[in-house]
Formats: sequence, C-alpha cells, structure tokens
Amino acid sequence: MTHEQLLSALDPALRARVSSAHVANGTATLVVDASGLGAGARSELENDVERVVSALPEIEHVRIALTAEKPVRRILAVASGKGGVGKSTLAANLALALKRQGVKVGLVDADIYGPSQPQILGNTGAKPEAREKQLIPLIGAGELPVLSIGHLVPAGKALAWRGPMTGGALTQLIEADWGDAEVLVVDLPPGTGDVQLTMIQKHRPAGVVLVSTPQDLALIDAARAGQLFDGAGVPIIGLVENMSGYACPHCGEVSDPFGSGGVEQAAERLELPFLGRIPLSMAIRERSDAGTPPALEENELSAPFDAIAASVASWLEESA
Ligand SMILES: Nc1ncnc2c1ncn2[C@@H]1O[C@H](COP(=O)(O)OP(=O)(O)OP(=O)(O)O)[C@@H](O)[C@H]1O
Repeated sequence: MTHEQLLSALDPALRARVSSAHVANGTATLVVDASGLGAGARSELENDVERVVSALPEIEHVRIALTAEKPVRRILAVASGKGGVGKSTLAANLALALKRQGVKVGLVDADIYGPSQPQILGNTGAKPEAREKQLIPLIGAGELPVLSIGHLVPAGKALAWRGPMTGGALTQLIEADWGDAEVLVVDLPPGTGDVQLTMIQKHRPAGVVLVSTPQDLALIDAARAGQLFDGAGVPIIGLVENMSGYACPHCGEVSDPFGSGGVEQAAERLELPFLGRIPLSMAIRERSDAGTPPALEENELSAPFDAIAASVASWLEESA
C-alpha cells in the first residue's frame, strides 16, 4: 500500500484535510488539518478518516494526528460596577445578537457571585465534559456555546473561593475548547475584584462593555469599574444603559423608575461612546428567567440588543 493509494481511498473533502500520509509495516500515519472546526466536527473528521483508512487492505493500525491553526480569538468583557444592573442579561443577549449577525461567538459566565447564564440560556444542571483536561462548552439556547461557573460548582459555592481559585476557574473557562469561536463574550462579576484582575493580567480583553442603570450610585460604580480597565490599557467600547424607561403594560405610559438618560450623560462626561439603552420590560425578565432570552430571534424586544451588537461588531472589526 502506497501513500497515494491510501489518499485515493479518501473522498475529496477528507483528502483536502490530509497534510501528510505515510504507511509502514501495516501502520498508516496521517496528519489531518482540523483548522476552523469545532469539537464535534473535529472528532467526526477523525472518525471518518479512521474508518476509511482502517478498512483498507494491509492496514492494521491507524494513527491520526489532528492539527489546527489557533484561531485568533478575542475577548469581549461585559462589566458593571454594581450587581443586579443587568450585566448577565446584556451579555447573553449581546452574544446571541452577535451570533445572528454572523459572528462566531461563545459565552463565558465568570460571575462567581451569581452565575446566571445557565438559567438565562436554559441549561441549568448541565455538566460540561472535558477532553484532555480541556472543558468542552455546553450548548445553550440559540445554539450558543456557553460555559459558566454555575456549570462547574453548585450555586453559592464559588463565593467562598479565594483569589487563586477564582483565577484558575476563569482560566479553565476561557481556555476551554471553543472550536472556531472568534469572540468570547465574558460576563464578569460586578465590581473590581480578583476575577477582573486575572482577566486583565492573563486574558487581556480586546475591549469592555460597561453596563449601568441610570441611578447615580450605579453610575459612580460603573465609572470606577471603567477606570480599572482604562488604567490597564484595555479599551472601553462603550456604556449601555439598562432598565431605562418602563412602559406600563396596561396603559402604555412610559415612566422612569431609575431616572433617564443618566448613562448617556455620564458617557459624554467620561468621553466614552454611548452604545444604547435597554428598556425596563417585564417580557425581558420573564424570557430571561425562562431560558428563552429576547435576542434569540429578531423582534421588537431584541431590537435594542441588535443595535448594541451591531456597534460592538463594527468596533471589533475596526480594532482588529
Ligand atoms: N431591561 C430589563 N428589564 C427587566 N428586567 C431586567 C432587565 N435587565 C435585567 N433584568 C432582570 O433583573 C435581574 C438582574 O439582572 P442580571 O442578572 O442580568 O443582572 P446582573 O447585573 O448580571 O446581576 P448579578 O451581578 O447579580 O449577576 C434579573 O432578574 C433580570 O431578568
């Protein structure tokens, strides 16, 4: 059996992936290029090549080495100064909107204080598997690849972690097998703690989106979180105002429980781009709690997320 005979047994799509093939003493050794494939497609490719080659006469063993160009993957951090301002809601919907706009995206939930992505993306209780010590992301609503601290430890457990443990967990999530994802949206815990420091020092985000509600206190904290990233030279892509303007589902009158326009004014003051506002809406909360976030499909509810995603996508393109 020559290596030409071996190659001709493979169909053209498989053959195109083989960068070298060699047969000696009944053992076929192939180097197969798996660039651009996710975890599932990679093992399918390996199985397909193995099945064809092992069925050939004179072949007793098949050894396959998969290689892949490391994709250029950028981290987009979603941060806030305070908890409960809608950072997780924005992170999930931003990731889904980016995905619909054609960006290959994965979502990391690094919020040790309250990992909420399993609930938002409807895969609470799922446990990721690992291959060669590397975690394989789970698939959440909208086919979004996702890994959360909440998938690794029971709710509340991660809270007691000390600095090095939180850093280790973040690294495990970020260095998981994200396949061909070009962007990882990272939902950070609120504030300026260990996770943020590890993020800046070890995994350097391409940029940060800051979320705040319009109240003064939330804004002051958001500005402080912004300073941490800015001081470390991580660009702030812009500010998002969440929970602005509540439209009464009964009479339609719009009120502003947390004030209005505060984030846009703060963005102006801080000379940062303002990315948009998301209304306070019962439907946004209900859909997030039910594991069917609004940005799963394009509609009235997804519109503010879609607009923010479009600005973020242009920013990523321009800064590449
Ligand atoms: N625009 C909105 N309209 C209505 N409810 C919202 C909106 N944004 C977020 N919520 C709800 O507010 C609560 C807090 O939101 P979320 O978990 O996204 O905030 P967070 O900043 O990530 O909080 P934490 O710091 O606790 O993780 C959730 O119940 C969520 O569904």
